[in-house]
Amino acid sequence: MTQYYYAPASTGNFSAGFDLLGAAFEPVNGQVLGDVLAIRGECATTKLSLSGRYQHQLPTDSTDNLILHCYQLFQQRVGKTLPGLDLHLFKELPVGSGLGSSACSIVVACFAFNHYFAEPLSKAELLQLMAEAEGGVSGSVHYDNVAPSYLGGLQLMLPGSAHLCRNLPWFDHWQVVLSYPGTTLSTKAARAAIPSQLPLKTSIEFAAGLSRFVSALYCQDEVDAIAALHDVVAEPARALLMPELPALRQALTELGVAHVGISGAGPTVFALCQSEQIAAKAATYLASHYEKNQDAMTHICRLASAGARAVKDPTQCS
Ligand SMILES: Nc1ncnc2c1ncn2[C@@H]1O[C@H](COP(=O)(O)OP(=O)(O)OP(=O)(O)O)[C@@H](O)[C@H]1O
Ligand SMILES: N[C@@H](CCO)C(=O)O
Repeated sequence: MTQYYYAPASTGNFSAGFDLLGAAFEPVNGQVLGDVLAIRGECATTKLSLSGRYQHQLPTDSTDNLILHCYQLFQQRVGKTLPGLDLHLFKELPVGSGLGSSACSIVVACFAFNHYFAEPLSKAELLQLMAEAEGGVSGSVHYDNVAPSYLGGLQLMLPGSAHLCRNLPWFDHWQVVLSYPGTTLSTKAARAAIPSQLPLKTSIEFAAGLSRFVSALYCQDEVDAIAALHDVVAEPARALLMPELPALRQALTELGVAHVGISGAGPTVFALCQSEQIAAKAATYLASHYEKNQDAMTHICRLASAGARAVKDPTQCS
């Protein structure tokens, strides 16, 4: 019997936490915004077929697909040669979008293999495997897409701690509009734009902003949490890659949006809204001013508190 697995889209950085904060999101209208992997059964040689809105953005040769790469990594990590699998990927996240597309495929694949083979890897081992696979694509290991896509929620990375990451509090009424213009930005290229060293002043501003945001979440101080959302690391360095951001921010702020930031490495932007009404206005604005082609999309989302999981049907994941 076919088994289906799903992992949600994610927004890395969430402005205040370059490489250290990431959130999983799902559309409030129940649409699927993430990848679904089907394991259709076992066969002599592992094979992968593709469908989904964004399958045309994937490498045409499926041996270059991260799903198959992850199966090799998974077998190496468990130390066994496993049976061939008949796999099908429903690719519903655009590639190079800032929505954690490669991370989403990596997460759904690693989660599915571990579940299918009766969990030979622990949660922490699986998360490390996912991060290493993501590092192979983006040029350096960062957990801020794989952790939320795997575990759900808003995750704070804890480098050096055995915990790896922790789920943070959130504000239940917050909605986030994600708008992808339909154009691509390579994560590797967007990471190359970030300076390798930060001045002391910027380092202190970064630490202050992230600490202020996290403490405001724990105290449920909404005003302070929103005020802390400043990206002092990635946004200044990526300004040339995201030239429309200042005008979008101004217009959306006038509509009542609490904060506008770059989702991951861009070009998707996220608009943090304190009510459904403002989110609806922001989505209408972004759909007409930021979408550029047929691949573009804009979704009103809530935090996806659950991450990767087995699902009954590839069209019903929320
Ligand atoms: N299943 C897959 N999903 C996404 N990308 C894949 C997949 N298989 C192979 N790739 C390749 O991995 C690379 C992903 O590039 P990149 O890291 O820039 O995108 P991304 O992870 O989608 O970005 P973002 O995290 O900003 O959404 C592309 O070269 C793409 O062709
Ligand atoms: N933290 C990563 C996320 C990539 O989606 C970056 O900004 O490069």
